[in-house]
Amino acid sequence: MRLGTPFTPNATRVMLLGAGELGKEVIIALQRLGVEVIAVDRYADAPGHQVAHHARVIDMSDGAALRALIESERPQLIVPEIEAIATDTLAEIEAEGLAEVIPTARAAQLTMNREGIRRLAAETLGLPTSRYAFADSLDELRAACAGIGFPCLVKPVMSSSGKGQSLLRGEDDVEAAWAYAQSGGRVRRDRVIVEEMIDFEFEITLLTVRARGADGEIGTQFCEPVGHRQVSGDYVESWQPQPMSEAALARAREIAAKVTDALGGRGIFGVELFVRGDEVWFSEVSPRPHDTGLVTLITQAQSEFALHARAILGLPVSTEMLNPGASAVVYGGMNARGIAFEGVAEALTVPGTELRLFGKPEAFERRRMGVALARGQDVDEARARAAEAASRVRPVAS
Ligand SMILES: Nc1ncnc2c1ncn2[C@@H]1O[C@H](COP(=O)(O)OP(=O)(O)OP(=O)(O)O)[C@@H](O)[C@H]1O
Ligand SMILES: NCC(=O)N[C@@H]1O[C@H](COP(=O)([O-])[O-])[C@@H](O)[C@H]1O
Ligand SMILES: [Mg+2]
Repeated sequence: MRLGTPFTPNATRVMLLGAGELGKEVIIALQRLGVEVIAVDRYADAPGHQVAHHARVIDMSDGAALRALIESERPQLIVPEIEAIATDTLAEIEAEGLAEVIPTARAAQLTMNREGIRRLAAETLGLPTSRYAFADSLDELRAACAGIGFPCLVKPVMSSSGKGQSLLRGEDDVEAAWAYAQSGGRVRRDRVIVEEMIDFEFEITLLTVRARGADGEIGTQFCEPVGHRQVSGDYVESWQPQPMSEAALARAREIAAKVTDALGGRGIFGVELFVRGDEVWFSEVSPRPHDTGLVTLITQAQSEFALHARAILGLPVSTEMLNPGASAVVYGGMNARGIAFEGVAEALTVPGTELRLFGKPEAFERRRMGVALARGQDVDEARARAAEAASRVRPVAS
């Protein structure tokens, strides 16, 4: 941008496809920049619906319904917030010039299916990944597991947040893993991926932002690495920065740059990587804010949500980290509708903490209902504070 050029965001009307906890923060960030937002989700009163200008409920995997909504609302930008979307319809809409898809319709198509992104990363880009194979039946799965060896992981190709995912120790686990994958995928009779289990030391999300620089060209910037702990494929706590060797960090950035360059467009990407010593493996990538990146709400000058909003609007970004911090998840702990929270005051007496209680209208035992955020002098202090604060908050039926 030339000095003296006014900021003119390239969109004034944006549609979020998915309005959960991550979308809600993107919506707030967009609204702070003067943008009108239409929030879409599969159910009423989703977190993002509660703050957007307009709230819409549709089945986003129904291409005809999605097209009808886009044609009637006419957003300039379409921002996917979940994976389970009729991405072929998004590709058509992008090709027709009806709206711009963030980061690109192709990125949404490739990442909604583990096969697409895995083949791009491993086979086209030559990035290091776990060994893998695909299977469409129990018999094929037996053969695939035998080829990869045990322990291994089985995941539906279309799933997220660990749904339908199993760790297999031996042949006796194959049948149960197949049945669980069929119940946990987004589509019945789903294809599965078998992955070699990587014996990593720690795993990170390298938040990578593609944004227009002062010269008008798209450039890549990296946030400090976010470390995290997952249970049953779902994140429980995250922290920033994750200490790692210079060599591993350089390798992680190189991998993240390659994969995000290949996906293209503007916005934030959560590049998931496994690390052992100086060795780094690519796992997967979200072409959108990442759940483990909620920690950036308390660590960075511009959170991953603010970075996404700025990048997609063509505005300048900074990935500067201000202080170490951590996030810890607050779960539903029960199945109930109409949720309130107890222990909020007790949680906020822990020094350096904040809460994000998402406002989901219904709780499930393992549904993420909020996060505690904490800053600290170092990551250990921040993690202890976030975990303590999260443990003091209890969802209750109101
Ligand atoms: N090949 C592997 N080797 C070792 N651990 C793995 C492997 N694949 C997955 N995991 C573990 O399971 C977690 C979840 O896996 P993955 O990211 O593929 O699932 P997901 O359903 O896409 O989750 P999300 O949508 O939350 O990112 C990883 O963060 C890691 O802890
Ligand atoms: N790992 C992906 C992820 O964290 N996605 C986030 O969870 C929401 C769905 O939550 P729900 O299943 O509780 O409705 C999504 O809308 C998104 O914000
Ligand atoms: Mg993941």
